[in-house]
Amino acid sequence: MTSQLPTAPKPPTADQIRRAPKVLLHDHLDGGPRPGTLIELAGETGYQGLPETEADKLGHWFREASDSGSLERYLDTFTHTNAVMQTREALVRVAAECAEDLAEDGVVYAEVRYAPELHLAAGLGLEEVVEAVNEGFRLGERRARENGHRIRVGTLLTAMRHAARSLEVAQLANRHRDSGVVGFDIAGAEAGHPPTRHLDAFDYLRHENNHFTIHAGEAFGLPSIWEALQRCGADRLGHGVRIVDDITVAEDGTATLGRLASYVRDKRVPLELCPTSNLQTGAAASYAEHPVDLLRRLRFRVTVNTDNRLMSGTSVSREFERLTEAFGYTLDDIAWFTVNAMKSAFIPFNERLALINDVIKPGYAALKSEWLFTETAPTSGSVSSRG
Ligand SMILES: O=c1[nH]cnc2c1ncn2[C@H]1C[C@H](O)[C@@H](CO)O1
Ligand SMILES: [Zn+2]
Repeated sequence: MTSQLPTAPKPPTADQIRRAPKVLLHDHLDGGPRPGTLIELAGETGYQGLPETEADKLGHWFREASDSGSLERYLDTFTHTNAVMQTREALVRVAAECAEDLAEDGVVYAEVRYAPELHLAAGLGLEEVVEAVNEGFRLGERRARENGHRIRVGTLLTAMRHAARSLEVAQLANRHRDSGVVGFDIAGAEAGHPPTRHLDAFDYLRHENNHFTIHAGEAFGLPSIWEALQRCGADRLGHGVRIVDDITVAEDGTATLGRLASYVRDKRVPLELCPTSNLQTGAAASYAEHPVDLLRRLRFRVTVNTDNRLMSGTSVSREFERLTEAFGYTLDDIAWFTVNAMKSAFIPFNERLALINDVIKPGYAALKSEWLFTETAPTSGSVSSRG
């Protein structure tokens, strides 16, 4: 009887990556509308400011305009998406399409964030904004199901760090915690806007046993991460990529962690990494140089996210494709990132566990066993293992 040695797991194809169940924790609703939808909504609402009037060109414009290497200029592009997301109908539509697009990309669980305070310009109140977005997500989940996809979407309410509505938004998130809002976040330009300005919001949420993440360690380094964790009590770090500033790698590959990096790893603080977004805002120079792989090898609680699908022309699958090209990741690696993300979600523990055991693990097992059933599968007498 012949017996082959186990072969190295193969890199997954783009199609396998898309069909693999994935979890997304960091995605902005106003960073992901379809370009065609923006054009139609601009027509309906009379917004004249869109820089292009054809969908392909508009998508391209967003990617180019977001490539400047500066977070501040990157954030300027949101003026256009938020300009047309001011009515109930527009919010329902954008949220529904978001759920459908994520489901089509193989995402089974997502936490999508948005800042209610940015959607009040045409007269909606904060409550109405949340109700419209919730309605849109429920509609999108239903449509996805009709198309054979299963997805569950929770939202995070974001407060803008340069503004002064964080306590109000935190209270809003708490009121809606049993109707689709699973947590809170602060976003916006990091430099000059420390999260400690919003301590009352974080204290309130901790008092209520609620959950929050903070954009930190993206444009600004370790002090921002330290504040988010030790002064504010964040459950997760939005980006957090600059934690590598506290890690030294010697020539022989030995890594030494400083106190903060050790704390982040020891406490299993989830890092919501967003590789393409980091390339655009200057936090990393290329995929191959992105800290995601060092952090993965050091077994930080790393997750892979999109941040803004429109500005980055990306999807969760595309992020994994780029990382697979750069680091040779296998389906086992993608499953590891996915389980990390599911463990770090803000929904109850029993639901996270059920998604891991009943959806994610069986999904990867099914993908990994597909080679057994192809026409060219080896017959008896050879033993091989594939990824
Ligand atoms: O990566 C980001 N860093 C900081 N702020 C961001 C990022 N992506 C989006 N935002 C801002 C712009 C949006 O209007 C706001 C709410 O989604 O959050
Ligand atoms: Zn973000």
